[in-house]
Amino acid sequence: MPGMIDTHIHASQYSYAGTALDLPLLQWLNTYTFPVESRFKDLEFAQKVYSQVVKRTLRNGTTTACYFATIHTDASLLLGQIANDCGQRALVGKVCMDRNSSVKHYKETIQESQDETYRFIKEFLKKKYPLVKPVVTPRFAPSCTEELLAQLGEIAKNNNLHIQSHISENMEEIKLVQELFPDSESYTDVYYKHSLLTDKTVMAHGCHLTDKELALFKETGASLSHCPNSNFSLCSGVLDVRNVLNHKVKLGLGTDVAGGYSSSMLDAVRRALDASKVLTIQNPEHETLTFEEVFRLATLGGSQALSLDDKTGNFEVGKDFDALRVNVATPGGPIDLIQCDGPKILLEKFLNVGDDRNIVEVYVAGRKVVPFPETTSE
Ligand SMILES: O=c1[nH]c(=O)c2nc[nH]c2[nH]1
Ligand SMILES: [Zn+2]
Repeated sequence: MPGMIDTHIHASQYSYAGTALDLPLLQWLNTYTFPVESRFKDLEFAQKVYSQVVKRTLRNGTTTACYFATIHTDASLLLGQIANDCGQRALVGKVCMDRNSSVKHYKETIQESQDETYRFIKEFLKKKYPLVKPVVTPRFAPSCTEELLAQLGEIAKNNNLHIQSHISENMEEIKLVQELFPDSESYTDVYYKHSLLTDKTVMAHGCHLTDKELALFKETGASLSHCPNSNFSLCSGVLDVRNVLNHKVKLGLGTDVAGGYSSSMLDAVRRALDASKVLTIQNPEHETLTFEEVFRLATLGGSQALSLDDKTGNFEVGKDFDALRVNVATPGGPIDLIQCDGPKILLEKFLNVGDDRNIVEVYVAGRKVVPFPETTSE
């Protein structure tokens, strides 16, 4: 099958994935996230966490990942190097934030953020990695001043770069954005005003976007990353994917480690189906997503959301070979095959019950990256 595409994952939060899920977003960021992310000044710590997350996601069948790192340029460059060395296709973002009142040492001045973003992009592009690219990454509106957002919009435009951020994840966050940006009509308008909504933009969550905001996504070509594990785990909200698709907005799936506790895209597929079923329980008129639709979101939908669908997402002639060789009946694996089923049923079983034991080989751009070559295996 085509490789899976994680459109939103915080590589820097992998060390505490599976823990710390007892607080809502803003309190979760202040209590758990910022203190851990501030440790990535230490390149040894960064090397350890980043090699583990890249290897784990590859083993889980993520052939393309769109990563958040931290505010630290050198550690963010290291993440790019590790993804390249391990053969994963990736977008890597050095996080930008010039506002943070809770963990005072984990923020930049506007000048630092601008200078370091330029340095990050320049040094990254100098490496000429074939599959790994930098992405302009304002953390989210509440942690950036208007001036910084405007500068990042300019940098992305002048260098034709991807952009990633977060939007409309929970209600408290939306209220904070209204207070911080009183001149903007909506959360989406904050990014729109600063040229941060383009056809190379991916915004995580969007649980509470209005139809008017979705229309602006459609108009600009910006996409959404649906991260259902995170949305459930932090009690943020339930995105109505059907409504997003009806608005013809591009959409992929994300694990959002560590707001999401699982680094597996198979988990993202299952949670996306659960989220859709929750909406059907609340409103029986809701048209539940099918497993085929969610499979598409995890592959081709993700590639479209990241504007990488000329390279990956399916097996169309002319694209790179990003693929998983799956053995549904792998010995010692999680699936018992009782009867002889057709390929569609086998795919459904794998998506719902399979795990990395079923993913026998992983290919990115034709190169076998799992099992790991002897030197990088653990
Ligand atoms: O799920 C999230 N994880 C984060 O790290 C983050 N930062 C801002 N908004 C966020 N949402
Ligand atoms: Zn996130």
